[in-house]
Amino acid sequence: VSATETRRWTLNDFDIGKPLGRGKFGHVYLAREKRSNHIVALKVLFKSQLQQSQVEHQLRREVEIQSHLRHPNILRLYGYFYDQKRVYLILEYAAKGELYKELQKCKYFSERRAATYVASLARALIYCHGKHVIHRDIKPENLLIGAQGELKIADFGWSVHTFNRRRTMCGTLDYLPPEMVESVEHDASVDIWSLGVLCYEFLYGVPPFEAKEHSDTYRRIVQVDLKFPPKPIVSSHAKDLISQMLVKDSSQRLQLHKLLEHPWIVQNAEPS
Ligand SMILES: COc1ccc(C(=O)Nc2ccccc2)cc1NC(=O)CCSc1ncnc(N)c1Br
Repeated sequence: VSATETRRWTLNDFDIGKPLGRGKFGHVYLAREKRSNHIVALKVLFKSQLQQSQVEHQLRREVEIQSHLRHPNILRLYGYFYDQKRVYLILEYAAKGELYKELQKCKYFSERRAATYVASLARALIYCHGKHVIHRDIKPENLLIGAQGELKIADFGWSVHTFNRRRTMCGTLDYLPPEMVESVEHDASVDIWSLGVLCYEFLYGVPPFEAKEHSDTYRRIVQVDLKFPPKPIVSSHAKDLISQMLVKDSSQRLQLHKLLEHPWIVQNAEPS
């Protein structure tokens, strides 16, 4: 039976292969479930580290959320098991690896590729919001590419989890919307903001509010200091869409289902 069956897994059920993700994901290995020959990604988390950063309950909640999510653009979490010192997550393997590496290699994407990615992420987010799950941590580092070139949201950050990681791991703040930077109430529209930041980065190769110092990034975000460089040349439809998503007042941001009807998406995204 495939890895999706809910049974008690142990390490002996898997042949472990090469390391996959970089350190930031924790240790992730290619693995094959012996009975089904199913290829998976096995993520190893140290209980000591989880305890240190008090994220055990978040991990449990995440596993719970994941077990109800099924979408082609959301990486599956098939199951988990643990031993004395470690927790193991059995994950879907994304055959074409990490999106951010692809973005670094290409510098920026074509409008067709960017629109196709943005449309698939919008559909995944619409699906999640329909299940009252918000806050997919959709920066490039958490996106993977499946065997058919499709995007997969690969990490289930949610506010505290994501925030801790950003604060403690001093990762990028670029993706935080004003309401999070100003730590006020936020809702599903945070995902629309982040998708707008992602769309900009797909087309220009850098996030819109990037700055040397965190304090400058903060300021640029809360002021929505959005500028479109002259190069690379980007269509006005694309700029229009981004401008409708990166709006300070979260109630005024373009709704996700409206995004799918935007001319730039309609004219550039590959049909799903
Ligand atoms: C559904 O995907 C996840 C779900 C949950 C968590 C997670 O750690 N949650 C978590 C950990 C600690 C505390 C609270 C939550 C992580 C992932 N995903 C990942 O870590 C991605 C691993 S890298 C990779 N994976 C597949 N194919 C590849 N080619 C690569 Br490279």
